[in-house]
Amino acid sequence: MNKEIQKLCLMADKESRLIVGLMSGTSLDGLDIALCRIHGSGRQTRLAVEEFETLPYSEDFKADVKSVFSKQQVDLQKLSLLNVLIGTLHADMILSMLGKWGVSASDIDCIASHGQTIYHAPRRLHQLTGYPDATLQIGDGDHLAVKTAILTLSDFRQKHIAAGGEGAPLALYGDYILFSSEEENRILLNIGGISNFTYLPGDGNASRVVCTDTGPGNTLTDALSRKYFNSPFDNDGTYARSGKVIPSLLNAMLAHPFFREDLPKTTGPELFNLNFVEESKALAGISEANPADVIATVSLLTAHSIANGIKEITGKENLVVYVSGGGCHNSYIMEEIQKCLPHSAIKRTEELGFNADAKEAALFALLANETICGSVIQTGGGPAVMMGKISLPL
Ligand SMILES: Nc1ncnc2c1ncn2[C@@H]1O[C@H](COP(=O)(O)OP(=O)(O)OP(=O)(O)O)[C@@H](O)[C@H]1O
Ligand SMILES: CC(=O)N[C@H]1[C@@H]2OC[C@@H](O2)[C@@H](O)[C@@H]1O[C@H](C)C(=O)O
Repeated sequence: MNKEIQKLCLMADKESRLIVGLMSGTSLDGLDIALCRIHGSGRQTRLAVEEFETLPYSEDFKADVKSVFSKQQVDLQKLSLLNVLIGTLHADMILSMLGKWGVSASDIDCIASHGQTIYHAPRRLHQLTGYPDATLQIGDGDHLAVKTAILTLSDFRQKHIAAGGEGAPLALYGDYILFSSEEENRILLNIGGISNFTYLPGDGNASRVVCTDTGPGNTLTDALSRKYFNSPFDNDGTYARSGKVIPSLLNAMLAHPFFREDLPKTTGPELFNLNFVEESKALAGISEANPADVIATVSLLTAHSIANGIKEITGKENLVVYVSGGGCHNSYIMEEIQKCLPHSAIKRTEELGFNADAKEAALFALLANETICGSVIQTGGGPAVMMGKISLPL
């Protein structure tokens, strides 16, 4: 028998597994690396993040990825090169973090790699008759496995689509397993480049669980901060706070058909980008606008679209909203969400004992653990599937 397959079988029987979860999100800020100790599987899973770090990408690397990211026309050679380059870069980043943490590669059971989303094309976006929902993540798992000598699971989203989903949000599975509660109705909200939430009803009825994207997180404020202030993001919402919301622009943005489509739904920077802002300005009859005012307005779009999505699913229920992702460091957006949801408590996932920045990387470690253990989670929120392709180191 292939020794690596044997190892995989033994891994499934272990009391606990040490898994490196990786997430490189739509913000392209860097690679999130979470070293997770996972006991059990399914509803019995216990996950502890033992180490976590975001390793920033170089400006050259970001520019390279941006040349093919969320664009309909790209240089195919560049795309092919990046598929390998991202795999080997992520492998190097893991090896350097393991060195820093004093953990040997041989102690790691497996790597769970999301890769880099290059294009997300649900039918609602491409609207091409006869074509399916589609999504593309690159940074092939074979390069991670060979370079690190660690068995690797990767490319989680294709199975979700094969089973009838849109390839996202996969947060559903981790949120349901780790954070379901019989004491309160919970929303697990992640504000990354794009925002998404999972609704976990306190009555424990899995068929009522919902997981959906809501629209932009920080992707528009990041793009505007870069364009007008040469800054990678709006630190703590400082630019937004210095501006004045433009109501006609906010209404024009909220009038986009995406916000009227039924939940659950998914989206990406393919829709929410600077063109979207310019088109919305034109619709509102605005030719010139103060950059800080535009940032204040798109920050409110983030808050309103999140709150509208939550209200659509939960009606008048009492809720506790636990926020993760980089957007929880933007107090302007956090305060605006609270204003829209005055009867809900808005907290960070730290109050559940979970590092808000590490949640998505840990999610992929959990998904790999589920696949290895053969556990299939049934909820009303998405297909019941085991995800991830297996790359052997040899
Ligand atoms: N101090 C801060 N103040 C305001 N915003 C911040 C701060 N720190 C991080 N952010 C925001 O968080 C973003 C990164 O968030 P995160 O890493 O969760 O996104 P991502 O995982 O790339 O996106 P997605 O989840 O959509 O794939 C940054 O681009 C920035 O907009
Ligand atoms: C296609 C893709 O990469 N989608 C991301 C993106 O970033 C946030 C939101 O849009 C979410 O749906 C998803 O990531 C998280 C990890 C998810 O699948 O839950």
